[in-house]
Amino acid sequence: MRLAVTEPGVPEIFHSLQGEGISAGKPSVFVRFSQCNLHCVWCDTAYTWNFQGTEFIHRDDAPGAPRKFDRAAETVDVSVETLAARLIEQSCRRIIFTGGEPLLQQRDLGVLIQQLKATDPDFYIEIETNGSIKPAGLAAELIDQFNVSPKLAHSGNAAAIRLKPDVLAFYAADPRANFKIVVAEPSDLEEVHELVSSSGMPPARVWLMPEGRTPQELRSRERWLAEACLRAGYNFTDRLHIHLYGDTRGT
Ligand SMILES: Nc1nc2[nH]cc(C(=O)O)c2c(=O)[nH]1
Ligand code: SF4
Ligand SMILES: [Mg+2]
Repeated sequence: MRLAVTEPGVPEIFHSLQGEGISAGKPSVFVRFSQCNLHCVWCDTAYTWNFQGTEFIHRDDAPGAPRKFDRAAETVDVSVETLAARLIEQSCRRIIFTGGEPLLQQRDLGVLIQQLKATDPDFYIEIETNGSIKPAGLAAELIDQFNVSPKLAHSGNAAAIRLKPDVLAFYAADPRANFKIVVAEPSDLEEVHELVSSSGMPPARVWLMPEGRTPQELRSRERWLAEACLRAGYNFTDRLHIHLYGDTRGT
């Protein structure tokens, strides 16, 4: 499996509090997968996909000097068996697979989860996904919680690649799925309401989250976003880990 790293050769596996969404505050072990099929301009983990030789645009680009990452230095290949052993030796049984987009590697992921649950049925598996890829097979069967984060126009991705109506309908119908939508401006809210209603997402399973990589950015958006959640019956989520640790790898 291809994982992101905290430093060259060291897979990004870390113990932290879930910072976002329905299980915010819960102690969890995170595993960060490399590679993404989307390329959000504000992505806080661009080191999982914005590699040298690509032409993706990102907010961290300097004029005329795009910020690109070295694919070899930023990734590490780990076997399913090795990763299973690493997770089994932890005392925490809540595992969060994130990325990047972990469902790009869902075949291996399904086998991994099968090994974990065969060893200890107490493993509880969350996945952070961008909602553009439908889970299948073992992954679809064994993941306990899907944290689905469909992207709005301000992500910079074309609508055709970020919004897959059949995939969003699949998640809307599955009670294991909850939705976490990143909002930057009050003008995004109309797009949120349209996405929620056209996809059939129950508002009680929708979380709105401010975009921001610093506590100041988050705070500047929280008041009006909280009010919008109250009006529409959505849930609000902060980004706890940004307040605790800042925008750093392995937290
Ligand atoms: N603490 C913590 N919580 C998180 N929830 C989702 C995360 C992600 O990067 O997907 C994340 C993360 O990177 N750290
Ligand atoms: S979908 Fe997530 S990981 Fe992929 S580019 Fe967007 S924010 Fe980053
Ligand atoms: Mg993150």
